Amino acid sequence: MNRQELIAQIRLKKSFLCVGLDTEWAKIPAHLMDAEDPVFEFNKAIIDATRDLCVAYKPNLAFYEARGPQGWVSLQKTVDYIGNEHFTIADAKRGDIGNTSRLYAQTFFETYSFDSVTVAPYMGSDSVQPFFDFPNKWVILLALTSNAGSTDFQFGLQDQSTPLFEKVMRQAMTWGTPENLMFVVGATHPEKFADIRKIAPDHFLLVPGVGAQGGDLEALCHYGLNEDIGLLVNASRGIIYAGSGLDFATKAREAAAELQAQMAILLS
Ligand SMILES: O=C(O)c1cc(=O)[nH]c(=O)n1[C@@H]1O[C@H](COP(=O)(O)O)[C@@H](O)[C@H]1O
Repeated sequence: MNRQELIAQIRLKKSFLCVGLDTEWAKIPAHLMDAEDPVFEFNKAIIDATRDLCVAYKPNLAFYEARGPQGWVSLQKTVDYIGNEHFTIADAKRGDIGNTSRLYAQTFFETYSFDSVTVAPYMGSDSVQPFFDFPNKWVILLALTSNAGSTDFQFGLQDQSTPLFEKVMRQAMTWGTPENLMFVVGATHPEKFADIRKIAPDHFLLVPGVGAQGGDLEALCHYGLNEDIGLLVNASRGIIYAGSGLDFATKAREAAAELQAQMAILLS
């Protein structure tokens, strides 16, 4: 999905919601456990319940890889089931020497047909470049993450005047464009969105951390929204585990609908 198509979907649905498919075996409702593939049955129900309310889905690879080959099968079925009308994010946080990154890119862009993959910038340009070599695909680069440890390195060490996340963003903007590069910025840093938008006024930002991690949608939108909306806000646990019983999909829909309704107001 390209930038114009993504923006069109957001305007059509009045939603910049990304549903995170962080499907944990231990949290799958008991009534699904007899299915041949409980992970896929769970994801399928969540996707059916939220399709019209969100524009993106983000399976986090950890939850699939942990289950070995069966996890990869569940992932493949999930991506196929999502289809082409939603933006898909492989949350894999990859990045390695060039020839290895090329195969990570091939894995997620060709073998699994994702639109985008999350990439760690730490190894520098030649570790990120191979992901840009795939036309019509996106790199989502970690910039300022949502976790408490983001203060360890990303704000810069004491002898550095420019925060590391800013250096990462400025450098990466020479590698990619707003058509193929997004940045991860955590919802837990709402005060940073004004600075972030000065650095990258046009790029889309993938914003995790709303819901379970306590980020506030309205606060981050205040500076985060741009003329093309420019935000994908992810919620995983807050949606997919809103309920745990027979009605888990209905509860997930209610949680997603609440966020979408707030987004519709913020877009109006
Ligand atoms: O790259 C990510 O998606 C990501 C970056 C970040 O800074 N913080 C963060 O929470 N994430 C991911 O976003 C999701 C957040 O999940 P919830 O806290 O359950 O909504 C998880 O899949 C995280 O791995």
